[in-house]
Amino acid sequence: MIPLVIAGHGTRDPAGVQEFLALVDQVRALLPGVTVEPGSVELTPPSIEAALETALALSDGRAVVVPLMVGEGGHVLEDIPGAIGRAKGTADVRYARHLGADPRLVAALEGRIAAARGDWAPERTTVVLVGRGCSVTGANADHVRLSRLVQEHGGYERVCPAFLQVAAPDLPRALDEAYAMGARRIVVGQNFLFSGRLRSWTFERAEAWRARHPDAEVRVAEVLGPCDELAAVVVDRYREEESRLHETSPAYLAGLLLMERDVLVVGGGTVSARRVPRLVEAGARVRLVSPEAVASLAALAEEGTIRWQRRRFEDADLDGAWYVLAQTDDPQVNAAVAAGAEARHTFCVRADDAGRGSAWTPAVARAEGFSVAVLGTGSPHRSMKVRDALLKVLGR
Ligand SMILES: C[C@@]1(CC(=O)O)C2=NC(=C\c3[nH]c(c(CCC(=O)O)c3CC(=O)O)Cc3[nH]c(c(CC(=O)O)c3CCC(=O)O)/C=C3\N/C(=C\2)[C@@H](CCC(=O)O)[C@]3(C)CC(=O)O)/[C@H]1CCC(=O)O
Ligand SMILES: NC(=O)c1ccc[n+]([C@@H]2O[C@H](COP(=O)([O-])OP(=O)(O)OC[C@H]3O[C@@H](n4cnc5c(N)ncnc54)[C@H](O)[C@@H]3O)[C@@H](O)[C@H]2O)c1
Repeated sequence: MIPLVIAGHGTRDPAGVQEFLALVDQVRALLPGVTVEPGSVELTPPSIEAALETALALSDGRAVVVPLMVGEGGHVLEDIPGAIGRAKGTADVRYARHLGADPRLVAALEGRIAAARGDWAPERTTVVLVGRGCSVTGANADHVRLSRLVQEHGGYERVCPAFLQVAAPDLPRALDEAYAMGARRIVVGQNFLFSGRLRSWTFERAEAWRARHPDAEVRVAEVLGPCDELAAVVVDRYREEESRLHETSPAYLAGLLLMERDVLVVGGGTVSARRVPRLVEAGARVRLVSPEAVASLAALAEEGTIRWQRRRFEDADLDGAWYVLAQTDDPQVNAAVAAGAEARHTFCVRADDAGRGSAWTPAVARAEGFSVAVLGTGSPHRSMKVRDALLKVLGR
């Protein structure tokens, strides 16, 4: 399984750190078997570099990094890619899209605003939605767009964007403008993920403005916080990149005529037990290299149908083979087999890691003198189903 690094911002606020870690745990629960490591741009250890190094040490040199960032600012465009560049070495690290205005997040954010609004009718409520503000104009423009999405989602009279830093209008000015337009019931929404300085500033500045405007009512909404919607979007961002790591061009289908040709099978486990009989059927001279073998393979060796070299794989085993199957339970051994085959221009299946071999095994059946072979995109169960459906059509 390809590990995931969730790249957050980091904060001095212990509550914010706890919320981030709670979100990480929610993502872990949705991705059983996947290593999920938290890392931060600043303030909270571990750094993104350290998190990525941990993740890569546990994988075969691949990882996905998801930036836990609402907007596409400097952290997304520069800091996180910089950290990845420093940590990745020769590893294959995919960098996912930032969170953006995913509809689930818009709905969750609007939910926080609705909770603060309480009994006020949305069509008579003005929202001032605070974002961080950024030197990247596009990120500020995205915040303006988000404000419009929240307005239409919640049916608010108006949602005015505001910024805490760098960009205008700032929060007091946006509140002044809303007030000047007649707003007297105002919810301040926060487009922030977790507790931290930005949240504290928002509460302080909203409170200070309220004190100066006793004839207006102001309610402040909570930040998004760890929630199912956020966890689900992180998982989607991971899955998009993880599936790309598996992506290859469609296979070129050929029928191998293996009669009297040497085929090397490394590893004598259940996968080999399934595939070796097919190779034998095709007339191949099968050579099995494996310290141990399951009973069906041992029996084939015993009766002289295949040759079994009862030991660990060595590079020289590849000499003379037309086709190779790397099917041990040790990824390092399979990698060595695939590398040796690649060097000899010999096609090689890698049973544990489809994308790193040079051939795939289709789901097959023989029917009335022809063969049916179905090859998908690395989802063997789907291929098996299609094969079985085809056999039905063929009346078998
Ligand atoms: C069709 C079939 C042909 C055959 O084997 O003869 C076949 N796999 C079958 C069964 C099967 N495969 C797996 C399970 C157990 C797990 C489960 O239950 O989900 C079972 C079921 C079982 O074992 O019962 C897991 C698995 N498979 C691959 C990976 C590695 C990866 O994806 O990276 C992993 C994860 C390993 C791990 O986690 O470590 C990879 C490949 N398997 C392929 C073919 C190639 C794609 C063909 C396509 O997509 O069309 C490809 C890409 C390359 C290759 O190996 O050639 C055969 C049906 C035979 C029949 O007819 O009965
Ligand atoms: N592609 C598929 O269809 C598919 C299906 C299930 C599992 N898998 C993957 O394929 C791998 C093999 O699965 P399995 O169920 O056959 O495993 P298994 O545990 O049944 O068998 C592994 C075999 O490899 C042998 N082996 C170990 N080290 C070796 C070495 N250095 N040299 C030679 N042989 C060695 C063992 O003796 C054993 O016979 C698994 O790791 C799994 O990830 C793939």
